[in-house]
Amino acid sequence: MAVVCRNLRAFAQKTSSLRCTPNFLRLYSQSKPAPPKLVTVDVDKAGVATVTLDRPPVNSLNTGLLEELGVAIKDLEANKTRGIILTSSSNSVFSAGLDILEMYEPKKQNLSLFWTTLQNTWLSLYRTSIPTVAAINGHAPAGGCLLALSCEYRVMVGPKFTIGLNETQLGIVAPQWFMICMKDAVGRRQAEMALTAGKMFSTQEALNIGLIDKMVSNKEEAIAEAQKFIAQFAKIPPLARRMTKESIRQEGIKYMEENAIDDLKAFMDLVVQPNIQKGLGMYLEAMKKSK
Ligand SMILES: CC/C=C\CC/C=C/CC(=O)SCCNC(=O)CCNC(=O)[C@H](O)C(C)(C)COP(=O)(O)OP(=O)(O)OC[C@H]1O[C@@H](n2cnc3c(N)ncnc32)[C@H](O)[C@@H]1OP(=O)(O)O
Repeated sequence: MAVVCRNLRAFAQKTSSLRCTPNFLRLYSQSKPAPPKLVTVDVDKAGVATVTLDRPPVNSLNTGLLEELGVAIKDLEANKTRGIILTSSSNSVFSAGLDILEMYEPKKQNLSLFWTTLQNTWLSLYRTSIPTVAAINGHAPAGGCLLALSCEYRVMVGPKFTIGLNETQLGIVAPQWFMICMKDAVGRRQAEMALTAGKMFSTQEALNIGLIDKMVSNKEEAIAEAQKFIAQFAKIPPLARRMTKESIRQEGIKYMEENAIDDLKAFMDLVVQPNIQKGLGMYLEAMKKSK
């Protein structure tokens, strides 16, 4: 604010009739257009919310998007929404995972905020009492796969898209809580094979190992299947459902509650390693060249 005020004062001095008064500041802030929303929420008549990731071109998860997603989940909880369907505004990418630009040549403070926001938003999604479904209408590598794994049910548009935790292919290690999510879905053996190889699965392969629950041919079908999954809970007493979900997800919830600070420190220490920075830089370069 001090910098804005200093700049405005300089501007006001140049234009003689303007002064950096509260009224002037109010007018200035009102004239600035609101930044575009990165997550949109649409609640249907049945009380089911479609939460759409909307950060073109690939919904890479930066601090802003993660923050908005976290707030959306909290708001939906407060409004007693009947279900959450998580999807993407893109026709080909559900989410490209963590925004590599948040991790490449970062400022320490920004990096810490980025990871803490990811931890908090993940925990909100993973443990919410609201039934959650990922309608995966495009590629879902790494953090994109994590978001889908955090939901209770996964419907994916196929056959041409891919999903998986590909971190080892980038020379990085998926944090323990990413691994817990993968184990939750496919079991320890399949998770070990998938994670060590950093395998990206075709939709059919993902269906075969239980990484997704259903394959459909377009987004509309994915949403319809998600609605069907959520509708079944109308007959289940909500308290019993909530306690069961909380209990069955105890390993991941407890892990984050007890290890958030250590996990942040491990991430911060790892990311700034010169070899990791070099790898991330090369990966960004390779993505540009592959166009
Ligand atoms: C050191 C860290 C330690 C621990 C953390 C561990 C956790 C990591 C989890 C992660 O999520 S890491 C991120 C992993 N993500 C990926 O490997 C996905 C990379 N992206 C892709 O494979 C493809 O982009 C796509 C299949 C998702 C989509 O392909 P396509 O539609 O052909 O788009 P482009 O590849 O042309 O990309 C368009 C544009 O977006 C940029 N971009 C893509 N992904 C990311 C990303 N994750 N972060 C930042 N930017 C990304 C890409 O460079 C292009 O940018 P331009 O400026 O060239 O337009």
